[in-house]
Amino acid sequence: EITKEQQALVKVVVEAYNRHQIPQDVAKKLLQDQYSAEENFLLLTEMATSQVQVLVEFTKNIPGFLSLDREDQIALLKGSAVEAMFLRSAQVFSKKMPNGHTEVLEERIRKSGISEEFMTPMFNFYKSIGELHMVEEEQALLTTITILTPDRPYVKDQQAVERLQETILDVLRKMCVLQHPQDPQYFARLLGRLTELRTLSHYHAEMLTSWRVNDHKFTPLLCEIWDVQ
Ligand SMILES: CC(C)c1onc(-c2c(Cl)cccc2Cl)c1COc1ccc(-c2ccc3c(C(=O)O)c[nH]c3c2)cc1
Repeated sequence: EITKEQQALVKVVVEAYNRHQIPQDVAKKLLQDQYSAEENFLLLTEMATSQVQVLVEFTKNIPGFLSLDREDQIALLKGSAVEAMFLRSAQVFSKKMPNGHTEVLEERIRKSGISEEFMTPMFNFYKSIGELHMVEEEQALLTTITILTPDRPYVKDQQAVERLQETILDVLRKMCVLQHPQDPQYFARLLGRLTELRTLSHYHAEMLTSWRVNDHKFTPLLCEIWDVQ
């Protein structure tokens, strides 16, 4: 059974997760009609920059996050941004976001200078997330668990992060049992996605390098969070 304070915790996280979304006018830009690789890259850069801003606002609402050491807060954001964006864009692909413009987003990602070798794992991940049919509480909590990963580079007080992450893991485990009684492995499968996210994060570092080799520019916020340029 989920305790009263665990219910309150979920409510805070889910409301923050739903409140902080990419603004409509930014998401709508995906619909404009230029489809060159350059245009696609620029649009995806704009989406990623907007998503990072949304992510920063969301993390401020994670109970206990703001009481962590300041530098550790930054280390957690830098270490989890790519994974959180894979999760968020995965929800767009599993048609959870009406204004996600799924087909257009896929088209632009496929034609933005990302090499084939990263496309397959990326779209396999999107498919595997879609097959989970996560409810919005599970999506919000899984993103929170990703952000609260203690062993990111440069995190000093890993214990403090671990304590926060365990609180979220406990309530997610209970929720999975309640939401998916017919599938006792569901919680384990959700956590398995986090392992897949780490692999994608490594691929992403290589994607960044190949973009930069071809002289693609990123925004100051993305340079900051991804330590590029
Ligand atoms: C710098 C650029 C080229 C880049 O580098 N790596 C990646 C990248 C890629 Cl290509 C795939 C996965 C992760 C990353 Cl960082 C990207 C593009 O990243 C994103 C990030 C986030 C969205 C995204 C989020 C939410 C919503 C949404 C809603 O919430 O309603 C509606 N539309 C959405 C779109 C799209 C693309």
